[in-house]
Amino acid sequence: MVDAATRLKGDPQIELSRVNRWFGPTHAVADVSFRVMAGEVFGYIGPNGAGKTTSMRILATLDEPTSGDAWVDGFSVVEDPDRVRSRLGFMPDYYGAYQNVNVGEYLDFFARAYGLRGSERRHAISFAMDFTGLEPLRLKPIDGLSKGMKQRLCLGRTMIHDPSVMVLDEPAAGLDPRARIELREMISRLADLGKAVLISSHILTELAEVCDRVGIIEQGQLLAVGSVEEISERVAEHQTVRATLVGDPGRAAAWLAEQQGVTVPDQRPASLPQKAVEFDLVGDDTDRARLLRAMIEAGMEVSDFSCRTRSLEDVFLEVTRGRVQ
Ligand SMILES: Nc1ncnc2c1ncn2[C@@H]1O[C@H](COP(=O)(O)OP(=O)(O)OP(=O)(O)O)[C@@H](O)[C@H]1O
Repeated sequence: MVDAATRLKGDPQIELSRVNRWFGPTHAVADVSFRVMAGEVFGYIGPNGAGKTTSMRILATLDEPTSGDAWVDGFSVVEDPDRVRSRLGFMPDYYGAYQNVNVGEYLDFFARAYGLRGSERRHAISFAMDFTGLEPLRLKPIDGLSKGMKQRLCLGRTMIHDPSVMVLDEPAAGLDPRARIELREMISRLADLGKAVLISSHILTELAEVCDRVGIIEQGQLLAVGSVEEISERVAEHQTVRATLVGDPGRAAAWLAEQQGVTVPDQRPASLPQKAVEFDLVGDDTDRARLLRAMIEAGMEVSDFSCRTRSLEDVFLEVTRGRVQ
């Protein structure tokens, strides 16, 4: 297995450009753009209701964007959905119940549905079984499989037509730790085969090791894209601080602008109360406490001093701790 960082990346296989999807008043996907390259694993991370499934359904041609477009292997989901379907494998976050069907029959059904015939079909089925380690269970009825084995079967079904793009919605949900590790290994091997893999989760740590890059999404908006390290650094180092003053906030803004690690934006946010000043601070909680003390010592009357809630930090912390279930 090739390490995520050293995998060779190819052309963009998935591209979303300014995709919007409204459901009545709900802006489920808000102007989302990103690309996933061949051989890359991209983690789509956000809390429940963030818009992950909706974006994935659009990619899988199960839904259409209200505006914007997305391309799979260069084909538009709006203009060319048939070509997209033949190049994409979508694993939803649920799978139907099938009774009296065994593992081999299940894969055979999907291979036939994709129009695979004769030796091509046999080869596709045996490749999917080898890849997922299901060969020994070929004759086992699928309703008797464990959750982990069912998930493998779903993955096998999703790759049966050898798509260049795999879109997996919450594949790790409900798996035990061992099954999660095995899933991560399989995802990594899919990328080694040159496939572009988009996987969603509301828990970053579930996917961090296997993803080359992640996109953090909340309320339909993509808040950040980058490696987990890049995003962690952004979150850890920067704080947006709001200070409210009894006296003139202009004087405080001028004083703050002189301090190390502080950036006061040129434009005051329109929503900022008149007595407040808001600024970016590079540093941790100790640096913030030190700055407050210095302000008071410099004669400013600070009536409130707080770190403003920032969506990226919030979402990042939530998904990092796996708190949102
Ligand atoms: N068919 C629909 N009709 C109306 N609203 C919808 C529909 N599908 C999704 N939504 C809304 O769009 C928003 C995004 O939902 P979506 O399922 O894409 O989020 P998600 O990130 O996949 O969350 P989850 O992890 O819970 O699946 C939510 O507010 C949801 O209620």
